[in-house]
Formats: sequence, structure tokens, C-alpha cells
Amino acid sequence: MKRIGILTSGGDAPGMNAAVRAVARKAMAEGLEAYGINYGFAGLVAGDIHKIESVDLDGVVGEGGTLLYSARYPEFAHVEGQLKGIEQLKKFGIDALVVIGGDGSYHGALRLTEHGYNTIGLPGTIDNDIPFTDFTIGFDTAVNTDVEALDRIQDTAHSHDRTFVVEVMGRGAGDVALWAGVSAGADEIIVPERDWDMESVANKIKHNRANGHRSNIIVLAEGVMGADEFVEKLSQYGDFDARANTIGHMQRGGRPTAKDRVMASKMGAYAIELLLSGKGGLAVGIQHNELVNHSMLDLFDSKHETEASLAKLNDEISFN
Ligand SMILES: Nc1ncnc2c1ncn2[C@@H]1O[C@H](COP(=O)(O)OP(=O)(O)OP(=O)(O)O)[C@@H](O)[C@H]1O
Ligand SMILES: O=P(O)(O)OC[C@H]1O[C@](O)(CO)[C@@H](O)[C@@H]1O
Ligand SMILES: [Mg+2]
Repeated sequence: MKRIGILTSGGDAPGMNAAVRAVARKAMAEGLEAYGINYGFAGLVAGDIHKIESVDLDGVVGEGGTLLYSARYPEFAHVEGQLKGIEQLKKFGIDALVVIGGDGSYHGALRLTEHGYNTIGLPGTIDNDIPFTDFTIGFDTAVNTDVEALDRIQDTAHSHDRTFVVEVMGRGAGDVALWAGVSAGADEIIVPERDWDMESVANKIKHNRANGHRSNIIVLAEGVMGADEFVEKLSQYGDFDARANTIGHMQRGGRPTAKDRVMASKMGAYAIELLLSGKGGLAVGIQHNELVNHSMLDLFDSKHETEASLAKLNDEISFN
């Protein structure tokens, strides 16, 4: 093996650059050349590929976004697209690949392995929705951004005796909402993984107000519904002077936390070790602070487990 390719795919996530840097620098340390593929699988098919020099990586460890750019390119699900991608890999003499992205990107990565190009996946997504890893790269930063926003919203909620419904990202997973909600002292956290009903939420707010609490923060995972819709439905059960806020893409940008940088660095170097031992079709994760790898096929048969105990904990320490 002489040359490895690196691409980032799906939604950008803070820490992707730290991962790219670690993959490329570890490859160089092992005597390999690193090639960057711009715009995920779209750039692979288009041949938007360049050699990465060590100096290109100076200063990138703390930058958000991805220096390799990213894209959603559904065409890669078709075999024609994959074969065009393979042609480009051959043309550039790339022997193996590291794909940094979410669950969707792992499907593309596995297709490449099946076509004979060993590919390792690193979990780069703010959603924390990937099985066999306790955390994904970007999750910690996104949660911290949400917490900062929630702390600010708390100020207004408290000053005006209001209820705020704050929608956070996470696609179908409630992890971002749970971590941000517990960290910000939310009164209620609504996630797709747990049953809930609007009447109980309204009754809780009434009870809470009757006990002298003056404001409420409800953190809502986007996978449940939008904040506007939630406020509209909630208002059918009473007047809570409720306001809807959606944090949106702000939570996907920004400088990665130290936790995301360190995790991305560890995972990036580990991906090269796996490729050097001739392995492919594996997804890297971190479980109980240990680097792990699992077959992508097994991963697709599994479901990410959200930390349900956080929701229970929040029930115990809020709304009484
Ligand atoms: N079934 C598939 N086969 C081949 N490639 C796929 C498949 N599904 C997704 N991809 C590729 O992976 C890309 C990213 O997938 P997706 O948009 O689901 O994001 P993701 O990797 O899950 O990241 P995030 O959820 O954080 O945005 C797609 O745009 C496509 O190029
Ligand atoms: O940036 P886009 O393509 O609108 O996608 C938004 C989605 O991407 C994510 O930010 C990352 O998967 C999700 O949390 C969100 O649902
Ligand atoms: Mg995804």
C-alpha cells in the first residue's frame, strides 16, 4: 500500500479536520502518501482529488467544518456512480480509503470495500446516531454550542416568566437533546426514543408554575417535530406565553472542543493502523474510552442506543 485517500461526507461536523489531519499525518509517518478527495463521494466520482502535503495540515486541528468540503450525493447509491469512483481511485493510484461521515457515508464506504478497495469509516456526525460507538466526532462540540444558546435563552425565559421550546438537531436520535437539556437544566426533554404526550407536558408546566417556578425550558429533538408545531400544540392546553426557537445549523459549526479533537486524532491514526493490517469494511468507534472496530455489515444490522438513563435522570431533577 502506497497511497491512501481521505474524504468527508454528509453533514460537516466539528473535529472532521482533526480527523483528516490525523489520518494524513499518521499515513505520512508510516511512509504513505495521503490524497484528499473534495466534496465526499461527489468529488470521488468527479476526480476532484489532490495530494495532501504535511504543511496543508498546519493549523487545521482547531478549525470547524471540513477542509475537504462535504456533499450529499445520493447518486452514489447506484452502482454506476460507484464504478466511476473506482475508476478515479485507479487513475490516482489510491490503494485504500478513509471515509469520515455518518451512517449514510458508511454505506458508500462499504460499497467501495466490496469493489476491492479497503475502506475504514470514522464516525463524523453531530448526531451521535451510530451504533458501536459511545460518541461521534462533532457531537460534543454541537452539544456545547447548544448549551451556550440554552443558557442565553434561560436569561430571557427567567426575565419574562416565559416558556421556551428549543429545537436541536440530531436527525432521528435524541442524544443531542438529552445531553444539551441535562447540561442546561431543561425542565423537559422530548426525544423520539421515549413516549410522551402533550397534555402531560402542559400539566407539568402548570404544576411547576403553581409551585413558584417562573419559567420553563423544553428541549425538543428535531426528530419529534419542529418547535413551531410543538408550541402551537402546547398552546391548545393553556397560555404559557411560549416561544419557539430553532438553533439550526449554528450548532454544526465552530471550533471543536478538546474532546472532539482528541477523539478524532485517536480515531484517525487508528484507521491507518487498520488499513496497514490489510483490513477494510470496518467502522471505528470508541467504547468505554477504548478504540474499537466493528464490521459495517454488523453495524447496519444494529441500532444506536441512546442513553435512556439521562431522560430518567432529568425527570428526577427537574419539574418538582
Ligand atoms: N446506500 C448508500 N449507498 C452508497 N452511498 C450512500 C448510501 N447512502 C448514503 N450514501 C452516501 O453517503 C452520503 C452521506 O449520507 P447522509 O446524507 O445520510 O449523511 P451521513 O453520512 O449519515 O452524515 P450526517 O447524518 O451527519 O449528515 C450520501 O450523500 C451518499 O453520497
Ligand atoms: O444540512 P442539511 O443537509 O440541511 O441537513 C441537516 C441534518 O444534518 C444534520 O445536521 C447532521 O446529520 C442533522 O442533525 C440534520 O437533520
Ligand atoms: Mg446520518
